Amino acid sequence: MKLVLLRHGQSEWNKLNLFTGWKDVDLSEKGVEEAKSAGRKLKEAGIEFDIAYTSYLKRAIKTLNIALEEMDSLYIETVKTWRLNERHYGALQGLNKKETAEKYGDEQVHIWRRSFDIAPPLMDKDDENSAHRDKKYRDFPQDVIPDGESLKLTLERTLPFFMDEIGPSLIAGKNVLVAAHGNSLRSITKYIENISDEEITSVEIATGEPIVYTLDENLKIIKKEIL
Ligand SMILES: CC(=O)Oc1ccccc1S(=O)(=O)Nc1cc2c(c(O)c1O)C(=O)c1ccccc1C2=O
Repeated sequence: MKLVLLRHGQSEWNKLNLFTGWKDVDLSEKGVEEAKSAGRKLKEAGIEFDIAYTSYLKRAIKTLNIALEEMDSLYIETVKTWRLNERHYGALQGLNKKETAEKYGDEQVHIWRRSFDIAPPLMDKDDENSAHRDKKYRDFPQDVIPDGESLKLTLERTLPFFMDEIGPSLIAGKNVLVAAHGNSLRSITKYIENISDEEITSVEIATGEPIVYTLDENLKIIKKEIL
């Protein structure tokens, strides 16, 4: 069966090089085009999906819907989960490179860039952008919803969803499409390709380029191709 990973196209804040995290920004024009192009590639590859998974963030949801529309597959079951959200960048959300370096110093930024288990400064729970004040997450236990995540924490809250939901769908023989974000897709990639904690920080998943895994019943890779 097929597992296809698709990182959402460029967002309005990617264009400005701002830390985005859980900020629910829209796709840019370019991002919409990337999603259409990904959908066309998947259609040409002739993959028929049985189920799709995405995050609670519109840049991933719209990427999925645009791609499914290109494949004339908008009818398939789609599951949305916060566990596929991008890494939460805490108080860095909305900052650009200059502001980050000014506020925290180049040295600190340098440490953060390569860290696996260091979280950014946390966002205040009463910040207007806090997930605790966002209706999307109102039904979740408030101690589960993050205010800032290390890469390790992101991987640790995404992987259980893969184990409990996506894996069983694959083992049931379904073709699965996951439209999500750089760090949440790293979690799946890390598991499927058995990548170490050190190496995963340098794995970059390109936007809008479907990664197609053909897996056996033990979720072992038979073939991997990037469309
Ligand atoms: C390419 C680029 O301009 O990245 C930005 C964007 C916004 C702020 C800082 C930068 S940067 O040039 O310092 N590079 C840059 C900076 C950072 C990161 C990163 O992956 C990165 O590429 C992180 O993962 C990261 C993770 C957690 C806290 C801080 C950072 C961080 O400060």
